[in-house]
Amino acid sequence: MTHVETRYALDPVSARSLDTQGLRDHFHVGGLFTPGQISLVYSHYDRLILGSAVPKGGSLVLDRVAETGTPSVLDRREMGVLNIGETGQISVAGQTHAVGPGEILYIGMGAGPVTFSGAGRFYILSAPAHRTCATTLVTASMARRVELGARATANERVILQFLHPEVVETCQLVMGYTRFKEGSVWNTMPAHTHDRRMEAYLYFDMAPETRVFHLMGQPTETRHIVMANEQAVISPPWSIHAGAGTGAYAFCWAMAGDNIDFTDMDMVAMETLR
Ligand SMILES: O=C[C@H](O)[C@@H](O)CC(=O)C(=O)O
Ligand SMILES: [Zn+2]
Repeated sequence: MTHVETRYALDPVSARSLDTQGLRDHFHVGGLFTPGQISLVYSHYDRLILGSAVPKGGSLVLDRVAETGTPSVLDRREMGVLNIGETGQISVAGQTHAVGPGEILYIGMGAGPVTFSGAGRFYILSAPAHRTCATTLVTASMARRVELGARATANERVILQFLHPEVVETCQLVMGYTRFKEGSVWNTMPAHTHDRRMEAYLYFDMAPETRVFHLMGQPTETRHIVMANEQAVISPPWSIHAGAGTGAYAFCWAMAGDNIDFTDMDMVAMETLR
């Protein structure tokens, strides 16, 4: 019922030599959101776990994950769960939270097993934690809104920051999602890196035929990974993470690492990109 795959961390020089399939094997995450299943990827970049739970009206329990070496997955971890489906429930530590579309439940360290139920399509993120912060349901109206980009540069969008120090306390996780104005298709360009934190993207709300060309790699060694709806991609700390879509899309971003300062980015000058 819980399927876990390990992805090891790669250095930027090794990553340069990968072909398309090699890049996908290391960084692209397909096969998520399988109904009736919990699917997880355990990444060695900052030990972020990303994955999905689709209870499909039944219920799914996330408890022991052998890769963490603890009796229950949250014994030394925190978790953020975004619902990209219809309203569903997450029961944890004796409490049931109704999580609506576009809402994120933060679950603090030590909360015990997590039960997913109802019509939710849950996107799961988890990072190691050192203390317990309060389990909190964060709605879209609680999220911090950052509007940026412009129509002329096809990147007019709003960044909704849910797990952010000004919204809810966490140890490592910083998380939210970005939505676009119609016709804007570029995310995170001009690009940036943050060697202090890794990042993961989930592309969602896409038509079946839409593709996002996700850009990765060191600024002077860029590569692309073609993404379809509800696929995720791991962004190493040394990599840019940006993309352009052939149609409308949204994406959930999440970070773990050395700080929780969203604005701590090393911007890449356009003339640097290769
Ligand atoms: O470090 C921050 C992350 O890359 C994302 O938040 C960027 C993003 O959502 C965007 O530009 O739309
Ligand atoms: Zn970033």
